Amino acid sequence: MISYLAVRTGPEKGRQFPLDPARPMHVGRGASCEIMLTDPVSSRFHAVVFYEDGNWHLRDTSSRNGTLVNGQKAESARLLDQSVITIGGTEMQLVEPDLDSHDDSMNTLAISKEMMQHGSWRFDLEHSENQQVVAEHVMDLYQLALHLLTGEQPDEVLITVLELLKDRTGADLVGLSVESGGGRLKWLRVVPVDSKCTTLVPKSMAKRVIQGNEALWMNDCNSDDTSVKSHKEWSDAIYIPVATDETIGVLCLYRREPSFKESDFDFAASAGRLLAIGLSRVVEHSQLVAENKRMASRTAECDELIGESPIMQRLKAKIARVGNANGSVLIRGESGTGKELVARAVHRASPQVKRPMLTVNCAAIPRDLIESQLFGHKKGSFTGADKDHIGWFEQAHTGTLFLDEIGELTLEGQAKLLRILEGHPFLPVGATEEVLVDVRVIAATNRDLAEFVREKQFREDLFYRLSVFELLVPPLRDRGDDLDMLIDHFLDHYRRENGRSTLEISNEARVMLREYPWPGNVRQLRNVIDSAVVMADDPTIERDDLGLRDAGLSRLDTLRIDLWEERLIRKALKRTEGSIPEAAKLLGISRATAYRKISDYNIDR
Ligand SMILES: Nc1ncnc2c1ncn2[C@@H]1O[C@H](COP(=O)(O)OP(=O)(O)OP(=O)(O)O)[C@@H](O)[C@H]1O
Repeated sequence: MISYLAVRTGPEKGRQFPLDPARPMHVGRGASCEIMLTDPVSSRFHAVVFYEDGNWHLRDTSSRNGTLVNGQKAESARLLDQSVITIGGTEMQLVEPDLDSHDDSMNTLAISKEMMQHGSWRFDLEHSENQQVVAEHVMDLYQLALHLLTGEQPDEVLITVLELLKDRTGADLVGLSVESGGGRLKWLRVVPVDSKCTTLVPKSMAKRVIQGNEALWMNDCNSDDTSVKSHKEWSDAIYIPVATDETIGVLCLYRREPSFKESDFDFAASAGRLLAIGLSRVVEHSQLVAENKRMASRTAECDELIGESPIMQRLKAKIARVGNANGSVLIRGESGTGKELVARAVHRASPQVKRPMLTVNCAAIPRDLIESQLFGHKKGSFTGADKDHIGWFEQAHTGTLFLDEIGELTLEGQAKLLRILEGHPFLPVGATEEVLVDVRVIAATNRDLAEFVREKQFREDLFYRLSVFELLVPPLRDRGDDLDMLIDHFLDHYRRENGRSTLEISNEARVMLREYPWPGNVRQLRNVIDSAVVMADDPTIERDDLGLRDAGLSRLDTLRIDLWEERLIRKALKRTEGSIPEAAKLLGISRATAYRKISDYNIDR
């Protein structure tokens, strides 16, 4: 077993100094010190660490600035596992690997967590048994890195690494084990692929490699006590953690005959680090590709502007013309009519189609943040600006920016927007350098911007500039047969989404949908059908499933019967100019009942 001093802080942070029990190890700045520090507080010969009576000890060799052991000044001290030696700004920790008893007989070399994380261990060219081998390994790692950058499938990446390791280190078996619960590991892949691998990574090793993020090389070929060998089959074993933010597994290399070389160990540690990065990249990449495909098909489906009514045909023709032209576009229409969909259609018809379209809802951003969100800000330019923000205009450079609810833009924001539309550069909040962008602006509003201009809430020059191309999206009630088309479109969509492909809509329900005034336009229709598909019993959607009140009563402010009764009696009296017998007839009640209710409700005739 090899104990070592792991440097936790100071100029040598991340290094490890193996301790040799057979000789005293000198610590200091002197070139002949086995543990050579560059810490300026350290003396040339500062202290000595030595092994005696089964323990490690430290003796300060009359250093100028003294030595601390576990925070206490010490002339001499016995060192236990994890004891911390402090010399100036350098802290070193004694690591006596807590291997299982059977591992105690092995020769173990370790690369610590810090070194694995920072990749700061290096090929020791000076002491390398063969510099050419090292150079070949570096070339191999370079090729491997290129391969990992282009690999598409996790398995392909893994097999490449395992085979390369087997080939270059002369290992008889190389594999990746992953955690299978309870601290156990199971094989994910081994090469040679057809080998029957019965070897298990000892639990204590797994713990050290995974939790401690240490790379270990166990060489038990010289062990006298064969009964304590961990894997009787193998002479040498190398365990490398494969981890990025979280541990993926343990890379294992085994040899039947002695022995791996030090450069093999270094090579395996480097390859393990590359494998970790390569695997997480390829897994993330394949998830993104799948997600992107899913979203693209969804967006294409949702982006379709349904409607063939004459009014929609004229709109579509206009979109095609406006898309091709240069200049900003103003889209007007009631809420839920599909203004954003129209904006996307304009973008698709424009030369910027290959660039993204960014959407900003000006009403959703607090008024005092709109300017900085749109045009960007510098860190510290106002309270809460804790980092630089690249504004939406810069982010949309060479593409399209869709500004929904443009009427909500502050006057300062409007002034900046006008400058941009006129081709001038603008100044992000708190910046000293102006920014010039090339962005096509599509704005939308459901407000009467002309009215805003009259009320001086919206700049007239900006209004004219924006409305060079104006697209008016009609309300659903003016779209005639489009309603049926939209009903079928949404029905189809939500049936599929909810796996209710046989669900139909009754004639009565369809008539109710046709007669409804749709104040919330297409968005409201979509929502009604979405919930009806979920709520309806098989096999048809009925009127009650639509959750709509009768069209004429859609503006009911209360459902209390007594209040409605009173209102109806008043209405009847108004129509009959105060005649109770005639009002009773209209209401379908007896005269006596009418008199009683008029008195109950205290109605003046
Ligand atoms: N012609 C249409 N064909 C298909 N779906 C439509 C159509 N018009 C609107 N929709 C759908 O209706 C919903 C509302 O559309 P959108 O958000 O574009 O409306 P909007 O006018 O921008 O609303 P707001 O004024 O509230 O921002 C979306 O789900 C959209 O897909």
